[in-house]
Amino acid sequence: MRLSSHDDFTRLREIIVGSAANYTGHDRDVSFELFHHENLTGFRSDWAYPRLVTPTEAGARPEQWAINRRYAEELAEDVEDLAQVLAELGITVHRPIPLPADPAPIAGLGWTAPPVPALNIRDNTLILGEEIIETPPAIRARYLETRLLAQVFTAYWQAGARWTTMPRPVLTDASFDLSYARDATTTLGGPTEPIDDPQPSPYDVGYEMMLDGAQVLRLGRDLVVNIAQANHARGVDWLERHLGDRYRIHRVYRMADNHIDSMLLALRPGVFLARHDGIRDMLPEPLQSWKFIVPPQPDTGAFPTYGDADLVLTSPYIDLNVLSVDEDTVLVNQDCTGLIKTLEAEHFTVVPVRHRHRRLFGGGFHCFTLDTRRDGTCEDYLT
Ligand SMILES: NC(=[NH2+])NCCC[C@H](N)C(=O)O
Repeated sequence: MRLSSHDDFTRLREIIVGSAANYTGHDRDVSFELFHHENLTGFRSDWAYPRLVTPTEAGARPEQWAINRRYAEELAEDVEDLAQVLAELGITVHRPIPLPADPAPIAGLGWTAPPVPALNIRDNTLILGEEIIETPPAIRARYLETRLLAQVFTAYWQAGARWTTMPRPVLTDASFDLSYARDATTTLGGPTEPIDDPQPSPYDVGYEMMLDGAQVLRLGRDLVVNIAQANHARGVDWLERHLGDRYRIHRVYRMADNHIDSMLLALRPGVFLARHDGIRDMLPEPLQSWKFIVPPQPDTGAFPTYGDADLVLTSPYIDLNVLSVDEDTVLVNQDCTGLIKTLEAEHFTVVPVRHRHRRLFGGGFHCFTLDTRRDGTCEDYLT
């Protein structure tokens, strides 16, 4: 259980695979709406936003958006299959505590929310070499998600890893910088509602640090970090002060609304998988000369057909969210044939893996996982 992971592409030895157990709903409070703002489409209606809804039954939580039971069951099947595929590739696989059925709600100062399973575990933790860094969550329902990983993190800590938690936000309405959500040029899907009236709270502390591990591209001693608003900027400032001169942090502005692992992933030194070539200009100069593999536009026929009751949380580019086993071998969604052909034409070995409902649950194979040991070191890939 030695923790050591500095990148997304050197030989993978150990990994944590998330859990989809009991993923029954999304809690559509202001923190959820802001985080998923860019991909939420077609729900411009009062009932889509809790503050405009009068609970119909005593105690009913209007924010709760039920997930189709069959989709949740199929997701769980696919996540267990992913864990099996990785184990069969000789990789040691760890798992979080599965969320129990009907869990008690969690609470912060002035809010409550139903917890969600530790599925997209890339989001709330950053592994930098021998250090576990729990990142400050932006969604209230995910506030305690990393506690489901505490058993695994403790084992790595007992084996010598460092274990750090970034300052935990209070997450009152006023904690959130709304500038990205209000900026019409960034909202692809159309806002669910103009979020213009944050409710005051006695716990207000102003804009807080909020930064997900999936906003960080790890390249040995270089970290490319996406910033879309002030919450992210404060998180990166903390990270830079914490890391000191051990790492070089490269800030990029609005490469995405938050996560960049369906925008840009390094497949090996000198080679990126990218959503589009325009990303090149956002990167530090030494990375602009790397090869960019840009697959064909997503085939919308490669996704299940969903109805109005199904909340689509990602773009159709989600299948760029691949997981590398080593610098030549990549796990790819089996339904994304354009990407598979593109990578094979570039002489990568593709391992096709089933993952049906990646647009409903916010992530792909990179999101579902947290690599904890790879062969790479804190290399300088930029010189
Ligand atoms: N670590 C993650 N959960 N990444 C998922 C990013 C999905 C991205 N927002 C998209 O719509 O394509």
